[in-house]
Amino acid sequence: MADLASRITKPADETPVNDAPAAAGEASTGNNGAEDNVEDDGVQRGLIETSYEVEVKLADLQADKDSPLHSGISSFDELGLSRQILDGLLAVNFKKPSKIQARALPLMLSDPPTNMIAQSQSGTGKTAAFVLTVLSRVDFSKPTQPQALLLAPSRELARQIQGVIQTIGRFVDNLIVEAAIPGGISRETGVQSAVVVGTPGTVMDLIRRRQFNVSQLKVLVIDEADNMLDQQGLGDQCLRVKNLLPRTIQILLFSATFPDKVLNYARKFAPNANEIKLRHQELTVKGISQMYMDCPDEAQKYDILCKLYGLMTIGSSVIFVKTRESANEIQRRMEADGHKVSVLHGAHEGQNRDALLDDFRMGRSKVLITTNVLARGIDVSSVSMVINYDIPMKMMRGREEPDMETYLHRIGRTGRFGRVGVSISFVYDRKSFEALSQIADFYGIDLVQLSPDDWDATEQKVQDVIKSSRARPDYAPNVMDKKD
Ligand SMILES: Nc1ncnc2c1ncn2[C@@H]1O[C@H](COP(=O)(O)OP(=O)(O)OP(=O)(O)O)[C@@H](O)[C@H]1O
Repeated sequence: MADLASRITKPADETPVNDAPAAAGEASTGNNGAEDNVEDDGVQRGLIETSYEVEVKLADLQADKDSPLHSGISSFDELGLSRQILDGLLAVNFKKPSKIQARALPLMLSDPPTNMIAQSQSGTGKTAAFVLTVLSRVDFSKPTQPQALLLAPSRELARQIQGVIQTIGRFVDNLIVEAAIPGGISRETGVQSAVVVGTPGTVMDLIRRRQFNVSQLKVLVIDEADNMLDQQGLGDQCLRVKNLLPRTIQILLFSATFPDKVLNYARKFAPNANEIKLRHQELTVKGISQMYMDCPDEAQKYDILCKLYGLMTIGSSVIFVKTRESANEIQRRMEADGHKVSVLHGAHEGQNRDALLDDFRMGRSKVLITTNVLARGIDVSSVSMVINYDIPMKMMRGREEPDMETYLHRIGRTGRFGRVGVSISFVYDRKSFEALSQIADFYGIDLVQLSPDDWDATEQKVQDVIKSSRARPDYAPNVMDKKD
């Protein structure tokens, strides 16, 4: 414990030291897809005017500092988007571009098309940035000719992106978007749309079976690109797909995280790309108050989870666990104890997964237990609490290490686009405690400690955040400043 990050303040005598038994983790790569993620609730959310400095590397000399491309953009009208697209943005109440949209869109829309590697915090509007580019590049006079391919790591995220394209593109004539996920494309007709969103395995299958004509594709978008290009995960499949596409295709890689190792590979995958990136200390979102619960031992994690149930249902909550088995087991016990919870993981059938996530989006279920399959990209604005029942870990060179990226993506399911949220990470032994310390140190976070022994204080700390309408600086001292 000597090198405990000073970020977590915990009295040494309270730290239990029995290590957790290793369990098999679920791959964060569901192979398979939801809809109304673009909200139209009539409220213009506070735009994230962060003061972080993004590093912009310009591949195109025309796009230098003096170019109008670099000037601040206060309205979507300034981007040269079509009337139909602007009407779509108006309909979903997107009044101003977020920073990533303002920075990335001029670079992605310029001609000749240039590749892009773009990083921005969770919930800051990366989806609309690439969706607007896709809608602007496709020639809708050829509605069934595939022209844009978007890849995502899970069925749920692919369906969500499909929904965003359909929503923002609602006034675009002849827009057809299909989801290349298991069960998504008719075997008889094959792909019959200009825009295809899918998971890499299904896309590869369709191409091999000659059911997806990729010869006229102009844009390839890879969302959650660091995860998708990772050689230990979906990297091979994505590379195989790319190798079958036209050489001139514009490649757009997006994620909230780009570890150096993957970034180097991404630069080869998308040569000469413009880059928008962040330092890792700039990656956490101000609206998310990051807390940790100091559990006496592993068995009591469950009891503490049940005690938190009332707080979880003020809004909606996602509980992340390591394995499918423990997800099932926690659901079984919580239901037996009278709590209403649902569970979604990769072992469920595709359509069942769709129905479960739809129920959660619509508020019909409020507490969702899941694995890393939903850690990335899923946008449900009502989520006010994320619980890391297990600290995310990954195998590196044969050793288990804290999974910095997955931590950030998991907690990013709350605090979407200027909203507030709480994340509570459970620690109970030396290993989980040190793992969380390393994560806190890496991102420069000051985690707020919650104690199971002082439940009134715990409730107060959580409620103060999730019942407030906006992020309060004193509850998020850990993250970068925001200028409104
Ligand atoms: N310009 C805008 N104005 C208002 N709301 C917006 C704007 N752009 C995006 N949003 C909303 O912000 C929310 C988060 O956007 P999005 O899902 O694209 O985040 P993201 O950056 O892709 O996050 P993640 O890294 O978690 O995938 C969505 O609900 C979206 O509708």
